[in-house]
Amino acid sequence: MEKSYISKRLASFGYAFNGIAAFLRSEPHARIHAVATVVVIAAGCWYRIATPEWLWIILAVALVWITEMLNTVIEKTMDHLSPQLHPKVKFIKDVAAGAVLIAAIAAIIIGAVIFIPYIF
Ligand SMILES: Nc1ncnc2c1ncn2[C@@H]1O[C@H](COP(=O)(O)OP(=O)(O)OP(=O)(O)O)[C@@H](O)[C@H]1O
Repeated sequence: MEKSYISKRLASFGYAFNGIAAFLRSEPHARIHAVATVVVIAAGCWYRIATPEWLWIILAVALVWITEMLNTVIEKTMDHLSPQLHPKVKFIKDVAAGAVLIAAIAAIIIGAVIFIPYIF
């Protein structure tokens, strides 16, 4: 009983990692985020940013990945359920894209506030 619970949880982790891998394989945006994430982590190491600054960077990076992944899920769901043009689909997709834009703007501001003092 206990073992089967643990193996089910491990399988769920596997599905989640599969989801991240599928997202990276299928979405060009995901690869851009991956490169940006590596660059930000490299810059953080290079400038030896402080622990609270790392926490803000982790939050900003996670926010962008999460919103982009949920936006992709919403886009794919709508394309599957309603492939034809519909004003409600446009509303749903545009609101989801707006969420990504808000996350990206917040991440840029956080990155600028942290790195500009180190750079200059
Ligand atoms: N089925 C649909 N019905 C109505 N409007 C749609 C539909 N599919 C997409 N649109 C709208 O058309 C515009 C472009 O959609 P598209 O999916 O190409 O956006 P995109 O963000 O450029 O896509 P991607 O993330 O794949 O690059 C958006 O305003 C979107 O809301």
